[in-house]
Amino acid sequence: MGPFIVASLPWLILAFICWVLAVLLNPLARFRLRKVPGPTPWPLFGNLLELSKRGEAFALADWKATYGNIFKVWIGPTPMWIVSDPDMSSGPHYRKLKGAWTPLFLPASLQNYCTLMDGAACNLAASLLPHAGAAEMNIVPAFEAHVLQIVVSAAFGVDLHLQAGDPLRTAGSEHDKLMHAVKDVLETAGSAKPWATPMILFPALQPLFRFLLHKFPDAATIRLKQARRRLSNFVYGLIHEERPAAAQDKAPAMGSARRTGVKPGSFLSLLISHSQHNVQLTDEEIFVQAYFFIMAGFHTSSGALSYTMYHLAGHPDKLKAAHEEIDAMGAEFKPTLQTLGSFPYLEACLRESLRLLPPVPATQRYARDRMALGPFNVAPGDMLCAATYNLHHDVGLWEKPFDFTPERFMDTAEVGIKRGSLNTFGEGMRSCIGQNFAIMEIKITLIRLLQAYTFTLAPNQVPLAVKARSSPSLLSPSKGIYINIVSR
Ligand code: HEM
Repeated sequence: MGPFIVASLPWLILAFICWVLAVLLNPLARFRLRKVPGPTPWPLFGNLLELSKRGEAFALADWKATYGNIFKVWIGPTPMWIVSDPDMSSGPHYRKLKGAWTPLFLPASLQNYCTLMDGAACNLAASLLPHAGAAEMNIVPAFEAHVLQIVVSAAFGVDLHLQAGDPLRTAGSEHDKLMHAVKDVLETAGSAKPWATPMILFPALQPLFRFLLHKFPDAATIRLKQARRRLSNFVYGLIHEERPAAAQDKAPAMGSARRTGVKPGSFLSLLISHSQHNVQLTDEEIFVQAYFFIMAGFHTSSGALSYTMYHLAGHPDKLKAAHEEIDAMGAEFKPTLQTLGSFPYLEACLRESLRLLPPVPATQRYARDRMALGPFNVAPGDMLCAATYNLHHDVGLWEKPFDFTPERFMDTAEVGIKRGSLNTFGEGMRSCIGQNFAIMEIKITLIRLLQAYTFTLAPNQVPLAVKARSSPSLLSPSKGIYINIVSR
């Protein structure tokens, strides 16, 4: 702890200086420091732009259509331009990368992933058996291992054997090391760092920060660099192996046998074949996309799964309704892409849970042009933040916003969802490309778990303790989620 404080001290001082400068020099930053009225359980984003206020929520869609196109994700000491680019949604670079992502979320690919997800969900259900009837269990680590298993398999086509009880899980193996690298990247890149806030608030100083970080890396940055090196060696190895094979296949069939280590149908294999046959992507672009796939798909989906379980376990009547919907399909039911639509109530529980605890509690954009936004004058380059959490709890938009009421997401709901009142997956051109993947993954997992068990929430967890992780911003359970599991 001591060395950590000493190592962090220069950054804290620099952060403070930047904060003061940002407040003094930037009119929008001054606003950012104002407390947003409303229920905001974390300090940073609650103090950002209050776009969630009633009225402005409706302006959100138009505002995004006009100005919303930069989504700069900054990870570690080097900036990473992911599916984004300075030339934004209309730019050729963005279109090129988005074109490479799109095949992954077409029905043929989703069908392929459905099998992968169902296998993982069955393993997860089996791994919970020793906990059934035993003491309460923190489900967050188990759900994280489960989702990581799925995203890594989907991204690279490699089974890392992450789930508890997997007989092929071997400590010290290459896969084990890779798994630790992925976890290190996720933990260190996603955890709050003293320099992250001033970097976000004061983008003009980013080159200075990067230079300082490069010269005087802190412990987290060193760990992140090592993990990224291991991960990049692994991924570049796969790319080099796969490229010649992909060049020979005109159109590699989903599920067809391939000579190399990259499984057909994995995101990596789709990217490589897209790169061979459509638009040329460099090895680095392919690596960054695969890396981002894991970054974007891990904490978001594991959070969404954990929160839905939290809400179901805390509301026995809703859990009963979800159980009934699943039981109606028969004891031997096996989820498929085609049958997933038969669970409207379960999906409503998921969507309501995402409203109450959005894993991405805010989305950001940099303004391209000067504009007046409500009472604020926004200058080009200012970062604007749509405070999703506040939006989702606005009493003017939602009836009893703190209640878990999945029924409001059923088709039969009398009061429809007002336009602009949900920002779970973002809106417009830059909205979440992986949302169908995530919804499918969570529904399949819940179906398998609810087929086998019933759940109750352990005491003293309402409201749930959550924390915001920075860069990228995420809402995570800060003390776990404890559940009692009983076999059905
Ligand atoms: C419940 C799970 C998820 C949630 C809540 C979520 C939420 C979001 C949000 C809020 C954004 C930003 C939208 C905006 O700025 O307007 C986003 C972007 C993105 N997400 Fe997700 N996401 C989830 C799962 C996934 C998964 C599983 C993947 C990939 C496998 C993924 C890939 C992406 C990508 C690539 C972007 C950037 C899109 C672009 O810039 O065009 N997400 N997501």
